[in-house]
Amino acid sequence: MSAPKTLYEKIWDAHTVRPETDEAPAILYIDRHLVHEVSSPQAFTQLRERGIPVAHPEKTIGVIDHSTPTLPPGLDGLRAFANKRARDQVELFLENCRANGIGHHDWESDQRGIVHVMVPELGESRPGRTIVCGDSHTSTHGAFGCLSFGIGTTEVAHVLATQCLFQRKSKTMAVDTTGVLAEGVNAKDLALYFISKVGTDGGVRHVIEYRGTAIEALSMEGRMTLCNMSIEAGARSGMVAGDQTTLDWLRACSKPPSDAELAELARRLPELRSDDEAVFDKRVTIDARDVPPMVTFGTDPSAGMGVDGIVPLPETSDDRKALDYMQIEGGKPLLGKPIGTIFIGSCTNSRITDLREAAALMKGRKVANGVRALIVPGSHEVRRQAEAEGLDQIFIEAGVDWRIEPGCSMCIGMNGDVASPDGLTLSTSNRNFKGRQGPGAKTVLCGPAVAAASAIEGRVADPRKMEIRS
Ligand SMILES: CC(C)[C@H](C(=O)O)[C@@H](O)C(=O)O
Ligand code: SF4
Repeated sequence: MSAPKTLYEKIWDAHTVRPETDEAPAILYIDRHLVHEVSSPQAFTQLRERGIPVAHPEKTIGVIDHSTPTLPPGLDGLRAFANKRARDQVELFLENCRANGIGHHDWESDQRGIVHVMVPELGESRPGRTIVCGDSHTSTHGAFGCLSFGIGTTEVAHVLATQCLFQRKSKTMAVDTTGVLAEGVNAKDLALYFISKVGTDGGVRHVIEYRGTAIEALSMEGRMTLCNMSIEAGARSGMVAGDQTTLDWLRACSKPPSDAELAELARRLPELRSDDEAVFDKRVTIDARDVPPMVTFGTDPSAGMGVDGIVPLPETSDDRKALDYMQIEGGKPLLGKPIGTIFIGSCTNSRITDLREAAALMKGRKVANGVRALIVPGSHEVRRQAEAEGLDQIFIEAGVDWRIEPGCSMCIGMNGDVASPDGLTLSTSNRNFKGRQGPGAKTVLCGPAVAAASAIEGRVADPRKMEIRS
């Protein structure tokens, strides 16, 4: 009998071209390489200058998402790029993909979207695979039981040239859950709750595997939200072992694997999970029944609490600086504090289940006067589904600025969709760093339900107190 292994170790071993030694990192084979316009230009330049071709263009997927406008082209047919830099970046990227024979999703693609939303829809994020991208939130794909993580630009060049990557093995961390999330509490709340417990360095040098009853009960969308946020706990990646939910999602996605591939995946699934006796370097246990709808009050994702909680008094000068920046007072509730903006979108929470959750609360109601509400679907696929269900109409009637071109948008503001510095911005994205969503923007991270309820109330609101109108 071979020694028991974690899922991470199994995928690692199956992709090791040369094992790690004290002197040198391992060489890992990469099944899928995702490239976007922000982190790839220097990598393509390096290859071009050295005359090296892309080794496996058919295993590389190109996407434009960060700098892309979310409004459709004007009557003149022109797209409203934020600036020349954004336009040049997108154009150069598309040229690089074409020159290297890389299949890519440009304006013509009806599958375009945020890389971590649309690649799963292509059926490409599958149990047992290795996936990398020059983007920290690549951990999202781990929701499908694959090993996926972000890499730097030099590594992007390396993977383009060789389809392999130098890597040191990570430690393993199990997050074991008991119970299930309460009604009105979602995967984002679980992620923020977990990060508030372990801190932004709780997962450093580890790959997290989320397990247990609460995870098994989550939809694929919820698992993606959770794995997405792993990086905010400092982890290399997050993963959830594939199960029937995974297979059903893959079978129903817009470009499903073939029947033969699905059958093969089903056959391999019992092996593609951590062995019962596998030893993790670190373990954390969470009772999912303890998780409330969450909000952050500081300027890092670990500064979180229940939406009806009291903001802790600052203990350090950094705490004080964070609260000063946020214009939030320690020792007081956040509930009821007036807000300026809400944003529902990003690779964390722009999927159909997120939009359904927001629409259920916004139906037949209006966004409060003076609040700007921006909702951006994560992909064209999500947009089409939302339109088919009439969610776009619910949003528009509520007074939401509903966008029809998917992209990262106000998560990072690179495309010109920036949050106002006036008032709090309740955002379903993943980072609340100072100025991340625009100069002076004060981000309160939360799930779609808290964002939607707050938009209606014009104040930080508890979605559990709002009646759902069906
Ligand atoms: C621009 C990109 C490289 C960056 C990342 O790596 O995550 C961005 O997606 C982010 O969320 O900050
Ligand atoms: S949506 Fe935000 S977090 Fe996700 S890839 Fe885009 S910028 Fe990064």
